[in-house]
Amino acid sequence: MGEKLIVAENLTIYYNNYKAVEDVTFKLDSGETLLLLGPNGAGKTTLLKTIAGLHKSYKGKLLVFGKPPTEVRDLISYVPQSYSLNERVPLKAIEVVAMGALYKRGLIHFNIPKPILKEAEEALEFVGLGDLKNKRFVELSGGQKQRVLLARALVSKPRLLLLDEPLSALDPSARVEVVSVLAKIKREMGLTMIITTHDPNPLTEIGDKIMLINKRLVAFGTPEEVLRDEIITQVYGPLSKAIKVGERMYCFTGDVHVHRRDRT
Ligand SMILES: Nc1ncnc2c1ncn2[C@@H]1O[C@H](COP(=O)(O)OP(=O)(O)OP(=O)(O)O)[C@@H](O)[C@H]1O
Repeated sequence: MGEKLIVAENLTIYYNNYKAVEDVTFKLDSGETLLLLGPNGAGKTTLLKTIAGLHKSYKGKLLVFGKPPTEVRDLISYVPQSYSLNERVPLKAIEVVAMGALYKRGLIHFNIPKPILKEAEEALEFVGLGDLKNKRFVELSGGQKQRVLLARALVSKPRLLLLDEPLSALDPSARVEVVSVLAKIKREMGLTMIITTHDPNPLTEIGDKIMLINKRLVAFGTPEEVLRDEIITQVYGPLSKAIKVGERMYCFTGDVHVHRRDRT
């Protein structure tokens, strides 16, 4: 692993005077996948948006590619929480993907230029949906929609991919489908990723590091270092449990998976 891609030191993030994330320090290497774990309201989305350069009210040090996040937005793709999957967009899958490239280049076209359509087609093929490029986005399954959104995030050729709860709205078979695309992104593109999740279990195969936050940093390290009873019980209570099966860690938190739709 090479350069430090993200450096955060004593990072505190605000909504007006309210501290949503407090005094967080960590570093992430280039090429690593970080699972950002914590209960409802822990500050996961807030931290992700701040790294994406979309939320600017913070104190402390935060460098992404050695610069403040707002200066490197072109290198970052951010996929918001999955309730956006339900938007009634009247677009074909390929148009949804092409929008990712157009948006990043500050272009809004009704006739999408051919080179961009080609890039969008390649991205759709990468996520295994080349055959469905002309299908309407709203008609796709949950797993297919999430894969289209991944293709859209990839089409601008980012060096950092930030995914907010990419599995939360999906049934178990769709989760498997999306995790296998995430594993392919890691394997074939070597992209650095941060993935927020309530439930790390489907993702521990691709997570190099886990950060557990509850407003403050509770733990940061490899899955084996973080998914330990004495750590997770601090956040999820005495009934939570970490278990190792083969080479993989699993974590049972008893956390209620509330999918909140009441905020932006
Ligand atoms: N736009 C906002 N204005 C004010 N407070 C906010 C805003 N967004 C989030 N918060 C507050 O900041 C805290 C952290 O919220 P955040 O959404 O980052 O948590 P989260 O870990 O992503 O939660 P969840 O798992 O429920 O999505 C919460 O107390 C939340 O109420």
